[in-house]
Amino acid sequence: MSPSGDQQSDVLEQSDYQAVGGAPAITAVVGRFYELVVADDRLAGYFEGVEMVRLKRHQVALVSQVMGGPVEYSGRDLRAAHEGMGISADDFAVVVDHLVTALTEAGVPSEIIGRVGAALGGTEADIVEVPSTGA
Ligand code: HEM
Repeated sequence: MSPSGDQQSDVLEQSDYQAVGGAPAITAVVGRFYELVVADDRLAGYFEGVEMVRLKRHQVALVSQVMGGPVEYSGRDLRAAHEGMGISADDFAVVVDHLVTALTEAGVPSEIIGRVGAALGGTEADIVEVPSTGA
């Protein structure tokens, strides 16, 4: 097979993880994501006293895994990790919004953002304890 043929199939078959630039890119996105989260008055209180280095490491692993990277999330079960925090559906939507912003700022294609959003958005039932007020 010609080298150019191989290259083309690599492009066609690469994971979302590879497409966005792998570990360095995802680490940067997650760093920006938590910058947005802790700067948000609606959310900052939840993260007081949380060891952010460990949290970022786990979030990088989770995002990498859902993007098809060679990484396995080994943090706590998401329901256990968020239990008792009283996270509302509105808080959850705001957090997902910040992740979408961080991905968008990094130039990640909207199709990939859609897949990441769907995968992580699917964790809502495990994380949210207080239904939306509709406000
Ligand atoms: C897309 C939705 C979310 C995902 C994928 C997610 C994911 C995670 C992950 C992977 C961890 C680390 C668990 C561990 O250390 O073992 C974590 C911890 C945490 N999450 Fe979330 N989370 C989400 C939404 C939220 C929301 C909406 C809030 C609050 C408004 C929140 C607050 C926290 C806090 C405070 C911790 C640290 C817990 C601790 O270390 O004691 N998360 N989350």
